[in-house]
Amino acid sequence: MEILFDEIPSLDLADFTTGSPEKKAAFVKKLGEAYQNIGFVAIKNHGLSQELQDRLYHSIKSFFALPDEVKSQYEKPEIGFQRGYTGKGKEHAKGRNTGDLKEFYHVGQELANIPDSDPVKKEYPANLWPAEIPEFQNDANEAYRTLESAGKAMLQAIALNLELPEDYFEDKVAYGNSILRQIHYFPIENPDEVPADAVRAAEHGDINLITLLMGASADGLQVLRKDGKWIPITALPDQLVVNVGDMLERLTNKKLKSTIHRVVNPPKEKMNSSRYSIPFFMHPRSEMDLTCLESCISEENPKQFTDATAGEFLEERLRELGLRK
Ligand SMILES: O=C(O)CCC(=O)C(=O)O
Ligand SMILES: [Fe+2]
Repeated sequence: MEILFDEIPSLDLADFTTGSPEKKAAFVKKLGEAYQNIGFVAIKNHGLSQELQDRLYHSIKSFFALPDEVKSQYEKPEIGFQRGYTGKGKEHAKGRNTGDLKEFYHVGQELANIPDSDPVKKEYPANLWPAEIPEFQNDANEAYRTLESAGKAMLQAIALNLELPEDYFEDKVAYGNSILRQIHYFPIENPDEVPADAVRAAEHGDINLITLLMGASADGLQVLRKDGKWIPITALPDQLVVNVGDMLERLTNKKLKSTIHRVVNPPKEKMNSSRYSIPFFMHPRSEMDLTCLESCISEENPKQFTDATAGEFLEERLRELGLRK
């Protein structure tokens, strides 16, 4: 019988990064058990300070409070909304038409940090920085770098759990196409005005390798357990929630689970309140081969996915989300 978790397991990333060999091995084992089951963990000692998180939340609250006409100056459909602002209701989960009740702002690799010799420098669009919130640029870039480092450590642990070399992902995520997404689930004054089936974030799996999520400003995030029960995620303020995305699920032929999750609406009387959250979607470089690892294919678990690169898979998924034509 496989375990059914009532909450997502909590781990200490310091056990992996600076712990004894025993602690490091125990971290890898527990992480593997969680990712082969519920697909989510909460980690502490990830390196992202509370002060930085507070500053970032402060900035994004100021940004989203700007009038829609100002925010839409930072909206770029021609780059598939991969940088800057995406307006209310534009994104919908795969397989749905009703847009989610959210607006968001994307930050990618800061091009100035990428060596000129690296071809991704020409591939990625430049970041857009809102002139109205000057402090946002430094704070978002610092959070991006810190989350990228924490994500690299998590990927080292994942590699060891898959019996790959610890540095297996290193060159694949170097200057990877990761995105820091600041989300505002906006207040709704009159709940009868939105489509009856509209939700803050409809159920979905994340596209990327792994997602690192900063503590949100309100409840609502839930994961779908194997028995069909929705489990609320209650991370502590000092924890990041880190989950497996579809790219890692593909690479591991579903050994590691990209678990479906959603953000539910608050009760009707609280629909007029905001919720903010900041996920970091850790993507590899677009040339990464997501062909299922031989070691994850067996007679009991035959190959479940066609071969694709990360870039090809991302394009397909962005179209399904309504962000690319
Ligand atoms: O807002 C949250 O807590 C999670 C958001 C999420 O799942 C996503 O943007 O992929
Ligand atoms: Fe998600």
